[in-house]
Amino acid sequence: MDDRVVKTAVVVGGGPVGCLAAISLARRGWKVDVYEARPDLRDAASIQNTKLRSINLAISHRGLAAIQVIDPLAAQRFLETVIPMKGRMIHDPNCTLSSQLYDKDGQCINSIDRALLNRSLLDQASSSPNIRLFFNHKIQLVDFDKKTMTVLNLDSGTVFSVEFDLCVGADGSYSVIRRQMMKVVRMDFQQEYIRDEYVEFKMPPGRGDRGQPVFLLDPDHLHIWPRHSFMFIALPNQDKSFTCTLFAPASLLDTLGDRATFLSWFRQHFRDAFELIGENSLATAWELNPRSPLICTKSNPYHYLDRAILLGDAAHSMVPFYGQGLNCGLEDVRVLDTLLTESEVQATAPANFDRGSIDTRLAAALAEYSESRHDDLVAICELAMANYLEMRHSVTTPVYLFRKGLDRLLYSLTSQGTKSVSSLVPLLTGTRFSMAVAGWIPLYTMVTFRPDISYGAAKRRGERQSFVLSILGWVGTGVAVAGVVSISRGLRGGISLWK
Ligand SMILES: Cc1cc2nc3c(=O)[nH]c(=O)nc-3n(C[C@H](O)[C@H](O)[C@H](O)COP(=O)(O)OP(=O)(O)OC[C@H]3O[C@@H](n4cnc5c(N)ncnc54)[C@H](O)[C@@H]3O)c2cc1C
Ligand SMILES: NC(=O)C1=CN([C@@H]2O[C@H](COP(=O)(O)OP(=O)(O)OC[C@H]3O[C@@H](n4cnc5c(N)ncnc54)[C@H](OP(=O)(O)O)[C@@H]3O)[C@@H](O)[C@H]2O)C=CC1
Ligand SMILES: Nc1ccccc1C(=O)C[C@H](N)C(=O)O
Repeated sequence: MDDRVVKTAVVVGGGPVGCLAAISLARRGWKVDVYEARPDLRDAASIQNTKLRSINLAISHRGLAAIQVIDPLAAQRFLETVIPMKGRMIHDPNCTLSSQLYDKDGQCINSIDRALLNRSLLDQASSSPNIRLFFNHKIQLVDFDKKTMTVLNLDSGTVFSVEFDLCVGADGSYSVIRRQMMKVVRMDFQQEYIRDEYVEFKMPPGRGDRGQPVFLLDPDHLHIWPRHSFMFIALPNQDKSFTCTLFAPASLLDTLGDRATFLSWFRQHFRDAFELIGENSLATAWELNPRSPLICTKSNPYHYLDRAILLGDAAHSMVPFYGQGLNCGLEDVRVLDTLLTESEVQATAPANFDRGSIDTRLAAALAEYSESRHDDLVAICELAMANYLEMRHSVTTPVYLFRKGLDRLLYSLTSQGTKSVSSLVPLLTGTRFSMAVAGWIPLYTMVTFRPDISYGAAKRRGERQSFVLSILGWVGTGVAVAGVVSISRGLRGGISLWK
């Protein structure tokens, strides 16, 4: 080892994906520097003014398994703080509630505080002797041929240059690294703003009989108020409040301008939520909270030679409706980690190595990442888009409920059931996806609870199953119609006899 040097990875972005990528590379022996434009989330004073996108999010088996494979301790740190949600609770316009479970075996998605998740990954990263974290440092430019990047220290205003062997772009939807890579890579890139925007609200805790804080809604569910062209949702928080989000077409939100108009519209469509959140809190949030756009971005490829890779939202931003954006980003890290092992990529190089030369093993691993991951990333972006229609509209329709029932029946009849995260982790250690899939598995189960099935495979299988469900639906309808016709004929025959 004496005549070898440790290579340096610079991770741009200290969000959840950047942190997990740093932990993964550090565990493989790399020296890792993380540059984050924002202040340290763990520092209460400096974070006051930092607005994070969505207060909480849903993390499912895919994200949990990815963290567990890379760093079991990091997974343990925040697992105690999640609130499991076993299904959707549908609130109809008359305030009647109905529960739709996510999984026949009781598997749940988990509501987690975004800042807390990020903080625990930062803690985990900073405990590694191989990782250095730099906050308030913004990357401005990258020279991929010289393997240097320009950093702005936002505290001092100074600009300096750092060297890297590998640059990991985990800098979110509006990635600077992606834009810099486009100058040297023939990268296809697509960005689409959807019609809808979102606004966040907070439902406070209620008071129990001893004055203690209590949830105002059932915390075991993700609550949805589907209203066909728009919807309201609520996810529980540890302090017994709910973070609620209104998703609606921008053109509709434009018409709700002032406080009075908004409140009257909100009361008309979400009466129970109106009462639970309260008029003042609703109006204040409407007036002060941002109306944020939603985008879907797709890129290809995700790497440049042996020296750059895009992960997480920097590579693929999806609309949030499947609750998979972060899960997918964390899975990116797991997949890359497996490929680095498979390709036997070294974290060290001979002391006299030429920085201009190409590490062919690393280049091959990154190329394989781009090649094999693209199909899955496009699949989940499309599934996320389709889940919006399901959440805001389809969940209320008899056809959807009939198909869901049939889907679940076929699942019960043909499959062994859904496994817990801990029993899936051994299946994923050292492999990208296990794919040993038998029987019928609902699409939602595959996407959310089966990280051993890739998104692409889940989507293709889901399409085939959907076709079968349609056929069964038509056959069922045909049989029912034939039955009704023959009964009514029989009745008519009977009536004529009585005459
Ligand atoms: C409303 C909403 C709800 C969502 N709900 C869910 C959900 O329930 N489940 C789920 O799985 N996903 C959800 N998502 C998606 C999820 O938020 C993202 O997929 C996730 O945050 C991506 O993580 P990341 O680390 O890739 O990027 P980010 O979290 O954006 O982190 C990127 C980091 O890079 C930093 N950065 C940016 N530019 C630079 C620069 N030039 N130099 C240095 N640092 C820089 C940023 O400050 C940021 O900290 C939701 C998204 C939205 C908008
Ligand atoms: N899929 C989706 O619909 C969306 C997903 N997200 C994701 O949510 C998470 C958190 O987002 P959050 O950190 O609040 O994002 P921000 O909106 O705060 O943006 C983060 C960085 O991106 C730059 N940026 C913001 N808007 C634009 C724009 N329109 N064009 C170019 N650059 C822009 C900003 O740079 P500067 O400081 O120079 O202004 C900022 O530093 C991230 O994962 C993000 O990727 C965010 C929005 C929508
Ligand atoms: N986290 C979210 C944020 C916004 C919109 C939806 C979600 C979901 O998680 C939806 C869930 N997967 C569902 O299908 O019911």
